Amino acid sequence: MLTEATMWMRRRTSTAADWPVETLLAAKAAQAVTGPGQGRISVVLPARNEEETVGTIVAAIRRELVERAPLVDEIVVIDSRSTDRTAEVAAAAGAEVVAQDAVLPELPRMSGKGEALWKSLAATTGDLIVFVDADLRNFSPHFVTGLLGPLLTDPSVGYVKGCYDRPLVTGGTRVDGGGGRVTELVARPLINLHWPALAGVLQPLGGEYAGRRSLLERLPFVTGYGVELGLLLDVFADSGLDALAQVDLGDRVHSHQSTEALAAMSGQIMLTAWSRLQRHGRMLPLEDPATALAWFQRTGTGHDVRVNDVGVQERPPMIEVPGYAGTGRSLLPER
Ligand SMILES: O=c1ccn([C@@H]2O[C@H](COP(=O)(O)OP(=O)(O)O[C@H]3O[C@H](CO)[C@@H](O)[C@H](O)[C@H]3O)[C@@H](O)[C@H]2O)c(=O)[nH]1
Ligand SMILES: O=C(O)[C@H](O)COP(=O)(O)O
Repeated sequence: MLTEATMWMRRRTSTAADWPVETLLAAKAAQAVTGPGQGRISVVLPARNEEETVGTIVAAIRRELVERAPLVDEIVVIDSRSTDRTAEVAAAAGAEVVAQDAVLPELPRMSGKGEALWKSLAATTGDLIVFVDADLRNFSPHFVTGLLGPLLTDPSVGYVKGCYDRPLVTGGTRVDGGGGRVTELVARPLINLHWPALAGVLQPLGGEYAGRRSLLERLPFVTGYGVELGLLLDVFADSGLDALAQVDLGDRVHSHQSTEALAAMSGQIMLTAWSRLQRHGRMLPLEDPATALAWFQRTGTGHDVRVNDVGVQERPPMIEVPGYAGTGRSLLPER
């Protein structure tokens, strides 16, 4: 049976090979340039302690998509309170590096990947923004060109998610299909349960996606790891299924987090889903959800308990921030 989700998948899924850079350059040149960013394209890498990988990714984008083909207008690394050499390595490879806390410093401090991405709206100038995780181990420029394809060629598309095969790579051993554990065990079952129309989005949590500033600036951002699920559900509620497209980017290899860290991520994902069910009028809660995640560890005499707060915080739509004038330049104090 053809469901809404499978019909969307057939209509709105392409592969990176469908979008050669020459096609994108021509589409970029042919755009009616009306946005405040004058058709510019920004690539953003949120990075917390990614000195091992960030330089290779930035250098490849710079070489292939700035110097060889003038597709990307700026590469911005948001340094998310790294304690290693992420900022130096990224700058040496040719990125503009912006410290997360240097953007809108007058606001109360918040943490997490979503905070880095929200701040990036205030630190970039493009009308199209491509997000790429800085921990990818097999990055290639087709990640960026693939995500830009539908946005540059179809004005009805506002948001593009990457999809890929995700191996689990540990200690030199590769298990095909073993990666994306939170995606497969938490996020996709939740989406199938409550938002079946989105069941064809194969990597709802994937960190490689792109959107129009005119859409992103109207959406709230969850500050932690719920940011991808929050954006997906909010784009769907705001603009409908057909504003979404996905592009097959092949294979994605990244650094894996511990089971304990993924449990905290899962808690944030579930709380984000809960918040959208409530906000979008899909549920009437009788009480607030609990945000404490308990961990037990064996000791000599019994068990120790540790508690993580996995509650999610949010930033408002960037367009509501005083001083924001449609691009980030007006807000960034110094670069
Ligand atoms: O406080 C933070 C935490 C992470 N990051 C960066 O965000 C990216 C992804 O973070 P990571 O910790 O590697 O997440 P994953 O374990 O890979 O989690 C997956 O699932 C998350 C939940 O949806 C998504 O946010 C990720 O993009 C996706 O890869 C990396 O470049 C990090 O350096 C920050 O900038 N600030
Ligand atoms: O996206 C996910 O599901 C999490 O980041 C976990 O990914 P992993 O199983 O590949 O570490």
